Amino acid sequence: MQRRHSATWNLYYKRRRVNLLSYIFPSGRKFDFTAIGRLCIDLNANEINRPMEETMTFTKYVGGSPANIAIGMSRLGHKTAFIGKIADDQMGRFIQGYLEKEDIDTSNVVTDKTGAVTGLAFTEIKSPSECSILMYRDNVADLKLGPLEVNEELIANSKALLVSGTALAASPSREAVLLSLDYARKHGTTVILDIDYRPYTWNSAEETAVYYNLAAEKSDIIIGTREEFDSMERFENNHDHSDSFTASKWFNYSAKLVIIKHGKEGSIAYTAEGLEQRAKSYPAKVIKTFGAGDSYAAGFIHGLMSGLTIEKSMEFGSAAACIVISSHSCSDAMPTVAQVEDYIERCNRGEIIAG
Ligand SMILES: Nc1ncnc2c1ncn2[C@@H]1O[C@H](COP(=O)(O)OP(=O)(O)O)[C@@H](O)[C@H]1O
Ligand SMILES: O=C(O)C[C@@H](O)[C@H](O)C(=O)COP(=O)(O)O
Repeated sequence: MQRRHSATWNLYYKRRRVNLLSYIFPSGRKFDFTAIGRLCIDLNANEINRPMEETMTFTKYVGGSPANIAIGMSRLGHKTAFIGKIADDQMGRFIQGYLEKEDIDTSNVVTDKTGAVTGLAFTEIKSPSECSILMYRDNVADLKLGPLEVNEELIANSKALLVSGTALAASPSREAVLLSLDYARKHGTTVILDIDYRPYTWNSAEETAVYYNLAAEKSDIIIGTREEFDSMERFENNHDHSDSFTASKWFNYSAKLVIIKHGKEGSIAYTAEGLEQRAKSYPAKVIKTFGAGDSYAAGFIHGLMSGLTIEKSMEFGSAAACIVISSHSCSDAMPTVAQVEDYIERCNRGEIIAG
């Protein structure tokens, strides 16, 4: 299979001729980061350490993995925009208002006119390590985003486009995402695929694997948990669930960087040039585990965009994840640079003990 790298990448590589220790994004763009995918509501259990059946009250937050990541990126100081669709109701307006308050450009956030509703995620916090999510995803507005509603100019004006894999689960959002990938490639915008596998909206394991593979082929950076990569490997023979096997496939396409997350065990990055980098997780006083992946992604991408090495970017992502899992919400708890740096320093001084 032939290797295809973007013009920006080839130029960078020719200039620097260094081991791939960092990643470069196109310069001179209005936006650092644009995300495409769902804008939803999280309803996080107030009474923690009990099952959903016994939970009586919840707190409302903006949610949806790509929304959380976009909020994280904006808090970390990046000029951020969002491409998505919201319901024409109070929840939709709450989401739009929150994004605007967080300084996220919503010019490509479209309001549905078909009576679709806002997706809800009720979270159950049985214990710090036993968390689950009950999703209400019937007739949701986010999956109604159509290809003609995606603004090519916004993608052309962004350094990076983050695609949430869940947006591939149904049409017309699936076509909107595939088109956004084509726009990104056309304009040399770095594509980051967060696999973000949520089984609820998919019809079958085969459908999931086919569409994830299609998107991953066009992505420069692919991020997912071991289990999420497993869901893409339905037609492969990776019986040992080998991370290096997983990563190596994507270097035959567009990928330069593949990150495989292993929860508390940390994460591992592979580069097209053969670098393998492991990152341990930091200690945390965990309230709930969801939100770890989204904050890790924001922290990691921030690191790359700030010129940190892959190793340092992973550390930054891991510390950002700790801050979010030690908090009640995901979006609202996304940290600033100062908060992450302070967390790393406190860990290094031994002031934070896991619990
Ligand atoms: N219990 C934990 N303690 C400390 N860090 C954690 C914990 N769980 C996750 N993390 C951090 O968050 C990152 C992403 O978490 P992970 O659970 O793999 O992703 P996701 O939330 O997408 O399933 C990990 O690589 C790790 O750095
Ligand atoms: O993605 C959703 O729709 C729900 C999220 O807002 C939720 O808080 C969550 O599950 C976070 O996901 P994670 O970071 O992959 O743990």
